[in-house]
Amino acid sequence: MEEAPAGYRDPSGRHGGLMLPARPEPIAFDAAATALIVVDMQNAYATKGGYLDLAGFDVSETGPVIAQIARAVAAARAAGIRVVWFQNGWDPDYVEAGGPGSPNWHKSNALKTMRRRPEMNQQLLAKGTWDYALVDALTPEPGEIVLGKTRYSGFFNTPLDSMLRARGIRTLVFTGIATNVCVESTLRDGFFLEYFGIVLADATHQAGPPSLQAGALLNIETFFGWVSDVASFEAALAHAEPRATAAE
Ligand SMILES: NC(=O)N/C=C\C(=O)O
Repeated sequence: MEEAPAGYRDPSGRHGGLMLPARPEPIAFDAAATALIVVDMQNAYATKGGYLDLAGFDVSETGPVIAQIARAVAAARAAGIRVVWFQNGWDPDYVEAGGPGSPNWHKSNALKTMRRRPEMNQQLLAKGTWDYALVDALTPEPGEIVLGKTRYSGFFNTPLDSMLRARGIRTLVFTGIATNVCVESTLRDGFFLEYFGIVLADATHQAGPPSLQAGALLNIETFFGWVSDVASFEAALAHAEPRATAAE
């Protein structure tokens, strides 16, 4: 990763003076115009017995990712950076998932798993279930934005864009699961909407083999955004002006 200038200060001051070491190059950001996005840290994606595990994906390495996200959330809150939480899923009857006329019905591994194992019906990614709930270790604070979504991108059919614009947000720092699916989809849609997208790599995890993590991160740093890590984010924020919490 290319080093940021000493002290992580943006000499131009144009971006609130903060610099984050990142690939392919350091990126300047303004804490007041930045949101930390926590993507789908639900039991479905991060806990044994959840959807990804039951569908055959390896979730054995998600524990450290949860811990890294907790660090990133704590650093963001301390700097007054808004935290936005996503939960992926549908109503218990899966009307929002779409029927056979929707590609989602054909490609969702949760829906496919339930068709294969009907005893799991209404358990995977259904609102109100343990599977849909955020993991115990990560809890939104009152006033933080918590959004449901029914497709991979957090911008699709959600109020995310208008909520960010109303708060002057221009930079999105991403954590969560899965890097190659909902994180990348949301970051890409943000790119098209003129948001600067940064992934904290060690606060994300892929769905599928490790090559998908590497591929998603390489794709992002090459075409859509920047890739950094939690320690660099914390260090950059250590230079932020103290601000009141930004939970509105
Ligand atoms: N949160 C995600 O990245 N989800 C990935 C797969 C799925 O929801 O089926």
